[in-house]
Amino acid sequence: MSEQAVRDALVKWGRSLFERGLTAGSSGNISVKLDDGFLVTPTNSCLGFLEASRISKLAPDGKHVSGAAPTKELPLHFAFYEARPQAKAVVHLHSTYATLLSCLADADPNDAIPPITPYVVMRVGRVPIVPYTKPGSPEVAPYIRDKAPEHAAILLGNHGPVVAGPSLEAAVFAAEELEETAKLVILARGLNVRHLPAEAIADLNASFKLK
Ligand SMILES: O=C(CO)COP(=O)(O)O
Ligand SMILES: [Zn+2]
Repeated sequence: MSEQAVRDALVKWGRSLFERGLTAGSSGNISVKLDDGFLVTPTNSCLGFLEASRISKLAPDGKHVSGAAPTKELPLHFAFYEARPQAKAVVHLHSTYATLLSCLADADPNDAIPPITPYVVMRVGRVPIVPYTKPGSPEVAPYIRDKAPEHAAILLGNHGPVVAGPSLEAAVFAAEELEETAKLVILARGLNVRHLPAEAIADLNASFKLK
């Protein structure tokens, strides 16, 4: 994929996520790893109105090369790329239900999303919650480096979801699946929900290996 095609894909997916209400205002940020560095959404930009030519380009060491000033969440994104070499894109949103789940005092910090449907097992896997840190703070990095080798999706405590994928499209799909499953989990609170049996989860994991 050419750099221009990646820029156009960032505009397309940013608009799509924003128009479907998956992150509001200037919240959320997206990065994509290139052969010669990274493309990242500018800080304080609305994902619905990105401009391809203003997207920030960074060198492989994270130095700003061109475009508008990058997202303040670079420590979050770089911690994922460091700990998860197969990651080619990282999507951070403030999507409503996943964010609500990140705020619940009784959510399981090791397993916030129970395996209730096959797609959450296939696309998202087990989701931990890391402790709250200030948006943009480098203090998030050790928490992410600790979890990212085993987890493609993480909830930032009292903040929202962050998901890595082997492509921009895969990371967006996983973020959407995480949001939809968080919605089911919240709506099902108090109901007697059946979880997938362990054998079904093992079969899904063997058939659709998460990257
Ligand atoms: O979601 C955000 C912070 O967590 C948005 O920050 P940026 O505007 O710097 O990308
Ligand atoms: Zn955020």
